[in-house]
Amino acid sequence: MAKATQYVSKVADEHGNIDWSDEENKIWHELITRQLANIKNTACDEYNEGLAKLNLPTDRIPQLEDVSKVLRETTGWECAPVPALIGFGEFFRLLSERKFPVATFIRTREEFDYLQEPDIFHEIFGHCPLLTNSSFADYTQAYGQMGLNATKEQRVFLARLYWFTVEFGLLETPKGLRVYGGGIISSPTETEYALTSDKVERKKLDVLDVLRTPYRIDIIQPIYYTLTKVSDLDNIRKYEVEDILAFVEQAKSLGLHPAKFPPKEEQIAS
Ligand SMILES: C[C@H](O)[C@H](O)[C@H]1CNc2nc(N)[nH]c(=O)c2N1
Ligand SMILES: N[C@@H](Cc1ccccc1)C(=O)O
Ligand SMILES: [Fe+2]
Repeated sequence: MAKATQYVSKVADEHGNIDWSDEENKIWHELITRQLANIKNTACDEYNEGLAKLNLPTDRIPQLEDVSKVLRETTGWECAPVPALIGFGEFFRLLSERKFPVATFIRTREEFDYLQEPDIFHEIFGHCPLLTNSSFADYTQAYGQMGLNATKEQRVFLARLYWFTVEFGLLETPKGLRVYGGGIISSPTETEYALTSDKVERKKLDVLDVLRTPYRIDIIQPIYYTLTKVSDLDNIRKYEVEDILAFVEQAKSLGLHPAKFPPKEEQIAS
């Protein structure tokens, strides 16, 4: 079962519009103002190019249709409103149809710097800019198709591939470490931590290695995997589904790497 959310998500009207309160719009304003300053030299060039195309409002939460319009024009993606974390089945199906799940609630001030589940700021500010990048967009759809063809058990392994690329991926670029993972970009705390902390491990991405690396969704990450540029994702996308599932079987027989965090069962949406 997906982690029970403590938030009450908003329902979109027939045009997909959501009536956000002044307080919710104010939280968006403060979050985006803060993060726009933070990501200047931390988010990768590909992300910043996408952010410019989206031209997100800073005074209010954008309506999903405003974001979908740009996504459709650039890579054929669109935003799909969802209440919060959704189950694997719906998640993979949406991605395979180039529909990105956008949770329709925003974090409270108490969780301003980091929250344990994806809110609308995470989904739109964190992920949507890179959905205008063709490598990232094609990879994310191929990932959805992989998941549709996987068993429940294989999906648990596949979740790690998403986690260490789309959610928490880093780039070792000629200009230094940069972020492309939406889970880092939407968190003021983790943006700083992922690039500067000497307590984290940063390893070159190897698919089999990633599939064996357990993670928790409710903590700052102890390990990040790196590529050199977003188009490196093409190399993963080029695997056939059966190749990736063969990696999953290999990971299963080799066993998981020891967890780098205190014991708590992995919170994977079912
Ligand atoms: C596969 C991925 O790591 C994760 O488990 C899924 C599950 N459900 C989700 N649901 C939402 N709304 N957003 C997400 O990013 C995810 N991620
Ligand atoms: N931790 C992210 C939100 C997030 C939670 C869980 C999974 C992915 C992203 C933030 O604070 O913005
Ligand atoms: Fe996310």
